[in-house]
Amino acid sequence: MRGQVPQTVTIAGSDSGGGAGVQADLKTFQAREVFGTSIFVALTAQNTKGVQQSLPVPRSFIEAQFASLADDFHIHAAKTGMLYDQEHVQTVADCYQKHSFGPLTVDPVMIAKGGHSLLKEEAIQTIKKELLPQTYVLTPNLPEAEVLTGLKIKTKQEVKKAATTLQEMGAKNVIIKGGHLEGKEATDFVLMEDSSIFQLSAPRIQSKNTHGTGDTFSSCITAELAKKKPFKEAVFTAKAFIQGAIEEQIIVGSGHGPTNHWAKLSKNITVKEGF
Ligand SMILES: Nc1ncnc2c1ncn2[C@@H]1O[C@H](COP(=O)(O)OP(=O)(O)OP(=O)(O)O)[C@@H](O)[C@H]1O
Ligand SMILES: Cc1ncc(COP(=O)(O)O)c(N)n1
Repeated sequence: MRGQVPQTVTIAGSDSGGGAGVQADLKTFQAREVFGTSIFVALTAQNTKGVQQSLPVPRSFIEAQFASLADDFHIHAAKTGMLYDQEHVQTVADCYQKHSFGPLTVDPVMIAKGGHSLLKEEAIQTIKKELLPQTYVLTPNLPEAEVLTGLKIKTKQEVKKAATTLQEMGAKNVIIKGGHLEGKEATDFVLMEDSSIFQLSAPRIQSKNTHGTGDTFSSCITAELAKKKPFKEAVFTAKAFIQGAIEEQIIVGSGHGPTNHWAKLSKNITVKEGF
């Protein structure tokens, strides 16, 4: 029998199709052997073809979910995903300040791969003002990093500048994900709290089944942080986890299918220190 196990929470939106959002996060927590709990911020009617509808959860009910978890669990690390609009971001930021759930990973989800908006535009200011100062790890993809910083990111120097800007806004560690770039490798840029930088690369896999890659990556970081793994090791494990989950494809649905949360960690990861 196991004793106390590391406990985590995902504060995000439901994907009825099970490939992204809270469902992807809980599957990742399970695979990485931490106990996953959840706070629903929004609901989507969604499948591998796209998002058909979305709906916010009443803010008082978000507060109620925070209170229920705080009353009974020892949450060691948390993450956010789809936060819907300005009021919901504010509620999550206020609740997070009130209840201490450990290091917070913020995946600033804005637009689903299929193009459906998951965050209203006016919420971006609230994320910057209220959430980034509480953020231990920020994991934007390139377009999200551009929106948050107002910078155009094309060159390596621009990636570094954007990461530094996001750190100045309050995020302790910043990972700018390169999944949306082209080229033989999928490379993520990491700026750590102590200002050191490294890059993680893996062969880019040609696959249409990449629904929920960002959620899976950030929830794996959260799981490792809940186990008290050092930040750098947590990021490496997350990269190996998402690579395995894309490599060992499963076929579900007829559109952009989910990744495989049962897959083994991939060995195809390289770490390059500096820039
Ligand atoms: N085709 C691919 N092959 C290998 N790695 C990939 C591929 N696509 C994404 N990744 C990796 O998956 C992780 C998530 O990155 P991505 O840029 O897809 O995030 P995201 O856009 O936030 O995802 P999502 O749209 O699901 O929220 C990163 O480590 C990225 O390098
Ligand atoms: C509830 C929810 N959260 C996050 C995503 C982003 O995932 P993707 O960009 O792969 O569609 C999503 N589609 N739905």
